[in-house]
Amino acid sequence: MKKYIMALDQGTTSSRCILFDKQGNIGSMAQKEFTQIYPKAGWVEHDPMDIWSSQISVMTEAMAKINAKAEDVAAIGITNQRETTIVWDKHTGKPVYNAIVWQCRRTSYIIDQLVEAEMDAMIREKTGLIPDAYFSGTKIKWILDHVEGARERAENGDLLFGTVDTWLIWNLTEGKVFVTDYTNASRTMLFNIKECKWDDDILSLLDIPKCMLPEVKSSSEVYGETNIEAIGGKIPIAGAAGDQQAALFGQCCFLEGEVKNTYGTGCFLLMNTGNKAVESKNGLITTIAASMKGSIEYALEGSVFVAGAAIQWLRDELGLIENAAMSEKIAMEVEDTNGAYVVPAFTGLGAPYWDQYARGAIIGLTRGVNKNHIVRATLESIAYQVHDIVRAMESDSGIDLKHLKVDGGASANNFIMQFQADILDTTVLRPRCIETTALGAAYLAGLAVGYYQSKEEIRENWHLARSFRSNMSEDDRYSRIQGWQGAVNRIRTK
Ligand SMILES: Nc1ncnc2c1ncn2[C@@H]1O[C@H](COP(=O)(O)OP(=O)(O)O)[C@@H](O)[C@H]1O
Ligand SMILES: O=P(O)(O)OC[C@H](O)CO
Repeated sequence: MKKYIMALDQGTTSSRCILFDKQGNIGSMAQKEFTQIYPKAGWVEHDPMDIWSSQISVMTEAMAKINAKAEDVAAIGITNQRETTIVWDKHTGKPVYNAIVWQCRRTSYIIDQLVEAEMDAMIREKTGLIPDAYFSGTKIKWILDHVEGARERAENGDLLFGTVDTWLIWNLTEGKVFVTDYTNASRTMLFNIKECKWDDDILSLLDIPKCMLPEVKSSSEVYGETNIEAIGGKIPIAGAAGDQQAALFGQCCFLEGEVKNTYGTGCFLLMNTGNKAVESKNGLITTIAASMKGSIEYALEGSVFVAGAAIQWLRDELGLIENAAMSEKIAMEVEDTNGAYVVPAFTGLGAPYWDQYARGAIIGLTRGVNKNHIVRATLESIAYQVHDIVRAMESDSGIDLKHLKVDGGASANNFIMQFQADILDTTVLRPRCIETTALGAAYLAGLAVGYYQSKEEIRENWHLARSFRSNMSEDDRYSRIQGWQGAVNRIRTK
């Protein structure tokens, strides 16, 4: 038995590599932040070469830390920020434009045109998504429309499109393997989630040549093997899933009705709905969950665009904190927010509002509001946004959520977790390993190569570290939520 499974977790703000042992313990980890590019208000880009080089460097660093060799690693699982769109030349491997990041709003006008042409219902029906600039489809169209010669080269078969999983696999195999998995495909707004194929009608509506799209595979199978010198040998690449679906798997939410919420750059609540593609009546989206070969599973998802990113805003733009962890102590120095609410709709509002043009606000300011209140209101805003999607999820599923399994960078914040439990009147369960996204990718790869035999075996690895129980009166909860909803209504444009 090999010692480790490797997870490559390519997130919005950093690239990570974790080597897990069979029990899901972290044997070694390396992480590297990379540059966020904001060319204009509401636009967000990454340099695809930065994504690739940071991922390779953490891979070699994590191995070197424990002196692991390629032969110690049973397989690699890949997980990634979803929707982020990369188009590159298949002959040179050079991107034709920066990666357009999921948060980027530049294609809102294309969505408006689709809605005006009354195409939104058809897109929703086929893809499970509420048409929005968030998804990859309009981002690809934008690149083909704006980069000189790109459309012609794409039509000639010279350009390839990939989400970050595809880009990494293509580079790890030196251009030999061009694939994505069902979870990532389901975030493009080009994939028919019921028929499980690229949808010709939507491709022609957006004028995207099919020849630039990758082959779609399950989330747990061997796609190929690494072909790069840096890691000193070949390792099978045996799993891939978008980060939120990977986290659902890593939290062992294998059964219908099981739910997790991840607090990263954004917040993403997913409920496993088994083999049923449930359509939401409350502003959630239907997506494909990490699925084994031959069986497609689905999930309902509530996507909040700005969560941990608001804490980075407190640090980088307002200078109110030196680091994210400090926000916990500062928030607890005051008893409440003194009536202030922060609505961090920096890139519009996601679920359940889907308002592309809404922008953030601080509401309820009086002379006594100080910086601690603003920090606290920013942390509370994360829990309020999650509250809104939990209520939508409960209403869609008919399930009353008594527990919420959490993970992701900002789930380390005890203030947010306690406030979350209070505002939801639900018990929040934080596992020992909050690197659940990476763990999910490791499990998917491990199942494909026989490192793990079954999901039941994997479930044994889930351990509770701390639970947070509600400690707020019903009246208090009610009035705070009313205040939040008033603040959200002030910034909505529709
Ligand atoms: N102790 C903390 N309190 C609050 N937020 C935190 C804390 N630690 C990290 N974060 C936030 O978590 C986010 C990073 O989490 P991570 O799961 O790595 O996200 P991603 O995969 O989106 O890059 C950052 O936005 C950061 O501000
Ligand atoms: O990088 P994260 O963890 O914020 O996740 C981003 C999501 O996949 C976007 O849909």
